[in-house]
Amino acid sequence: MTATTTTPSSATAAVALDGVTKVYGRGAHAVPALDGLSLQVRPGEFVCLVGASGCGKSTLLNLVAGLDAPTAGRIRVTGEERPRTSPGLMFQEPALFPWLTVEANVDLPLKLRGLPRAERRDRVAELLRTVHLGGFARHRPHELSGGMRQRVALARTLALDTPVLLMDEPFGALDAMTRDLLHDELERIWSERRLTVLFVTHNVREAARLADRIVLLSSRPGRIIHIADVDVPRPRRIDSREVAAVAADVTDRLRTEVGRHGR
Ligand SMILES: Nc1ncnc2c1ncn2[C@@H]1O[C@H](COP(=O)(O)OP(=O)(O)OP(=O)(O)O)[C@@H](O)[C@H]1O
Repeated sequence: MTATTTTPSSATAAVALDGVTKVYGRGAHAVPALDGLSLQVRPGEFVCLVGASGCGKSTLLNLVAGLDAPTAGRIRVTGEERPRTSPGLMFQEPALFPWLTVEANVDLPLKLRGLPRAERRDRVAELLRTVHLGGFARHRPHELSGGMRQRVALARTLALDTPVLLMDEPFGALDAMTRDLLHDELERIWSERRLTVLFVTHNVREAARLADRIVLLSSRPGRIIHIADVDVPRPRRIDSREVAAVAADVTDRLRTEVGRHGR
């Protein structure tokens, strides 16, 4: 069900990493987080990153988002080192402004982009419909469930109109049923909008449910030790035999890696 994969050239890649290394601090206090990562993510591809705790997954997303710079190597997003539209970034915490309504939270990036009010109103309504929250525009975040708050965060990220979405354990705090529903939603939105997604997760089943490719990182400093093509037709179910088989293969490799390093 999984296979070693071929990669596109960095010129056509949506995200291209070329020998990316990250070391935090200096001298005796230096913490090497990533070591010479090279990876090309195709436009419209869904790639999941898995690896032991502390292997540098969040570091990698932060570098691709442009929040931090690599110590060595090159990162290009849609062919540019400084993309005009930064990738959208989503975390486990939805990070909504609690005093703003749902619609005002989603409107924020549009306002910052200087879009006229009438256009913004239409865009916000369309984005809320996309995440199935059309009836909740005037609610405040505390009136929503965890899953609904993550939908708002997703709508706000989509408002950036970026082709690249970076997601750092976005569903990690949700119960299994809510997560299941959000997998379906995210897959639909990803395919309708032809997004490129880089998705970090500890949950190997989730990776097998969502990914075109699963990239397995070594223990710190993170290096790519395996890339698995997930050759399971969509739509997928997280509890299907095919998804379970992919997850079992990746888990075995992860277990071997963690066993080798004791972390
Ligand atoms: N700003 C920083 N300064 C120093 N060390 C850091 C910094 N940020 C991260 N690290 C270290 O770099 C390593 C990689 O961290 P990172 O958060 O990227 O890993 P991760 O794979 O996302 O971890 P987890 O799976 O636990 O979320 C860790 O050892 C972490 O302690």
